Amino acid sequence: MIKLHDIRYCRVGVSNLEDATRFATDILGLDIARRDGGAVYFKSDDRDHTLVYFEGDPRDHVVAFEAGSPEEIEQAAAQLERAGMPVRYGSDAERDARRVRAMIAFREPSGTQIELVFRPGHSGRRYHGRRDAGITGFSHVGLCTTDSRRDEQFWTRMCSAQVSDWIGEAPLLRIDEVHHKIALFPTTRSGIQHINHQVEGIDDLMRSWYFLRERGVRIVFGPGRHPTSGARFLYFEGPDGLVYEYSTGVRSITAADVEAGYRPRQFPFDPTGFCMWGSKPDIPEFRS
Ligand SMILES: CC(C)c1ccc(C(=O)O)c(O)c1O
Ligand SMILES: [Fe+2]
Repeated sequence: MIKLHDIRYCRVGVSNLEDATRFATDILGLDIARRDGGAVYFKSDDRDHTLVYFEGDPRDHVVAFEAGSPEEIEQAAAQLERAGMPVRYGSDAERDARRVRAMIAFREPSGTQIELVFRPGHSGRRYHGRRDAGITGFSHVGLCTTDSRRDEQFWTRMCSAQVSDWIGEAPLLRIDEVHHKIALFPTTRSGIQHINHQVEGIDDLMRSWYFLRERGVRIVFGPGRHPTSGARFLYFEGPDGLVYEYSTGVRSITAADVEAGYRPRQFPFDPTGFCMWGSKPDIPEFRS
């Protein structure tokens, strides 16, 4: 079993690094941690960085999870190899760039590159965005799946994720007490579908809704409230069509909740399963 601790960072190829960097700082509200080797590293909380843009193929996406020890990384590599999934150990240059002590890379069954890292860097500098979006931290990813049952099995049987809820066939998966850190998103490609940052409150969401609309940013869903996590949300489009989500108030599922009888719930794959306020997603895959 591969024990997944929190997500540490996403790496995302962009077709125009300067335009994408302006989006990340002036629109999304992230802080630049550094520029290094043709990439820009962004902070959104006390992690060294949580998002990296590199000039390259916009379909090239990586999600990195933290492992508990170098031994856990080696055991994970052996387990993946046994399952026929090729694994690559990170080079010195890759580990330096990511500010991690050990790392492996592999592809999950739908094809997105996953990195498992040990001792990722923490920052001694407080995050403050150039724009006050109210961000409290990076939280989860929507990950594309070409076969949600197969991928649910990968994340829950080979890795330590647990299903918190389903919307249609798509599971929302937790790796700690937060309702989900991975939302599987049924589609025909691999990669990240959306990147979620938590914001402090509903006022931040609504301020961003006006802010983004005034600047012509395409809102693709919300403002609304997910019946699954209970979070209020807003989704909008970023560079190369990648979707970004702000949300606030995501519920926790604790060991005590599970002991008290929490079971994953089945929600319909229609607008009522996605939003309890009546907002409808302008996202082709969610049209039922
Ligand atoms: C629309 C997607 C897949 C989705 C659904 C539910 C939640 C939630 O309960 O918070 C999300 O964060 C999502 O991104
Ligand atoms: Fe989400």
